[in-house]
Amino acid sequence: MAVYTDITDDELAALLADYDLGAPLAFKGIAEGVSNSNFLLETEAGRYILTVYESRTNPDDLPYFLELMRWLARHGYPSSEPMADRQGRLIRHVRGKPCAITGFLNGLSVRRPTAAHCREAGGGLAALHLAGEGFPMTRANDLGQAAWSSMFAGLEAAAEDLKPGLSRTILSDLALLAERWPRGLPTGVCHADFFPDNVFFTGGKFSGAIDFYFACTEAFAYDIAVALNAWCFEPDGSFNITAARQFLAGYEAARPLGQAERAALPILAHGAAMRFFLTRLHDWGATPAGALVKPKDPLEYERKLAVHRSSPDLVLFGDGA
Ligand SMILES: Nc1ncnc2c1ncn2[C@@H]1O[C@H](COP(=O)(O)OP(=O)(O)O)[C@@H](O)[C@H]1O
Ligand SMILES: N[C@@H](CCOP(=O)(O)O)C(=O)O
Repeated sequence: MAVYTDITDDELAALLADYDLGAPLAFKGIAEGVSNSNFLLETEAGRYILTVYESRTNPDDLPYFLELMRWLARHGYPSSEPMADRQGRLIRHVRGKPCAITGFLNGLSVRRPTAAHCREAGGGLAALHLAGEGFPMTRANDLGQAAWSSMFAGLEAAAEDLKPGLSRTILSDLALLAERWPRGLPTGVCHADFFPDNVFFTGGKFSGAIDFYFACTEAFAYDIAVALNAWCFEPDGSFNITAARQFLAGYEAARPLGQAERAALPILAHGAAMRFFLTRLHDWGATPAGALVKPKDPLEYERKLAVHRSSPDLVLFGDGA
């Protein structure tokens, strides 16, 4: 989250007039996140998050995201439920942009996850994959492997600015990923952005997940690979095998991996690092002036790419086990 769009008191009052949430008591922009504008909204009925969807989110995808959040919340998964207005609409508009009000989820994210947090988060991701079973809508992963070459087209100069020679390395990675990308793995509802800032804990226990705005129908093992990259690297760039073991143990306690899923983790982790490198590289030069947002560092993911390139078995604890 971030704040790209300001909302006046009158605009908020006009929006809330269509809901049964009472009058606003407090309203504040939230600086975390990078994709959409988020506001903490307190009304006479309780605490909510108002999200204004910005350019990264395709309005055509909103029914999938919001119906998924509703499904998960109603199938026992700790996530926030979208609020319908009096006419049953989940999606409204403010300042010409789509928006939605969702329930506030208690809990805190952790900046420096421990191995114990990783185990809990692994369990939380498996629970999501299980809770998504039966969700009737589908959404292709528009940031998946098939999209990466076109995402990089036009960003070669930006890559060279970051690090001379990087453009050639990325092109060679893209070719390798295209050749080796696994097919036919079990798929279902994936979060696709299960980073520590999107996962909440209460008393050290997993207590919920937010930010389903990249959710899609994908290989479950790809979702795990995204998370291993996000949770198990140390600030010095090294991969924490203990944290990864714990993440997978927490995951497998609820949903054991098949042999093909496990064997695919190294290439999936390499690809998952590519996906976040590419979106970060794009955003690095494209953040609007004056927005309350801190773009994420593409070099962090360039370093993760380098780790997977040079030690492909690392996410299997370096021994192919
Ligand atoms: N349902 C929620 N309950 C509590 N806090 C939330 C909720 N949704 C978002 N937030 C807060 O807003 C911040 C940004 O939300 P997020 O969905 O990650 O935005 P973005 O889509 O821009 O990444 C989170 O870090 C959290 O502090
Ligand atoms: N997790 C992504 C950026 C999107 O972050 P969000 O949680 O703010 O939507 C990254 O680290 O590149």
